[in-house]
Amino acid sequence: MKVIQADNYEDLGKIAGEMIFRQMEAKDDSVLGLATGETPVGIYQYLAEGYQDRNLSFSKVRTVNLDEYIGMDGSNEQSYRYFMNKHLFNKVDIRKEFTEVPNGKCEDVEQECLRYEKRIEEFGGIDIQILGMGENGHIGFNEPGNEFICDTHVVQLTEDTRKVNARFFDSADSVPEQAITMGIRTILKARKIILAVYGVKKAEALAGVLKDRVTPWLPASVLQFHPDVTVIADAGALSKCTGLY
Ligand SMILES: N[C@@H]1[C@@H](O)[C@H](O)[C@@H](COP(=O)(O)O)O[C@@H]1O
Repeated sequence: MKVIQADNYEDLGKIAGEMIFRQMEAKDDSVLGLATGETPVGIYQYLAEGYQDRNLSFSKVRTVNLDEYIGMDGSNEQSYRYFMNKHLFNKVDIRKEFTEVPNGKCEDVEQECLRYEKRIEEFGGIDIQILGMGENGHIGFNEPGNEFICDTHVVQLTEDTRKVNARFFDSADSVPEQAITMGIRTILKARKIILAVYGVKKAEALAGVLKDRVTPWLPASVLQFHPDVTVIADAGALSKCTGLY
């Protein structure tokens, strides 16, 4: 894995944003894999503010998001669809029908998972996937456990994740208990991956990802098996990784 140290949050957004711009320059109908959470907001801001100056357009770009809470549709402010509209899709010239987020309000979640996998295939696979990482090492909503689940699936969120994500809700109890997430194989099929990690709270998990053996108990460690991963992280997140990169 290639590791780049960002000077600060803004710099992280810029480094990752530049990688996305390079991808769009190489292929105007790129398929971008997108993530939610606080870490990628700076990346989306960089993209939205800079794409026109670069003479780039999102009009042919297709996007697929990693995950969505079950029970939420796009009008719900805590949904990931709402998040994506607010932070990126409403600010660029993308065609909404080219943006995919799992439908958390679907009638049949199993069918939705199958539909999602098929849709990614129809798009021709993901060219570049942005990933954040939970404090427990989750990617998308692939939580620590005793196995890696391959394809898009329904997941029971851990209490830890619900507590951490409670900051976006009125209380921990209002955080949904389940989500739909791309699976580990879905993520690993992306041709390039950016793992964006910010803050000292993620230091322990990031050190594990860079130096320990691959284990489903630290889901992001599986990225060691991917041939083209760039980790972009600040000094806090890298504080336990001295000598590892
Ligand atoms: N499902 C998302 C993840 O995809 C994201 O990586 C994680 C970290 O978010 P943050 O960047 O806010 O720490 O949050 C959520 O749980």
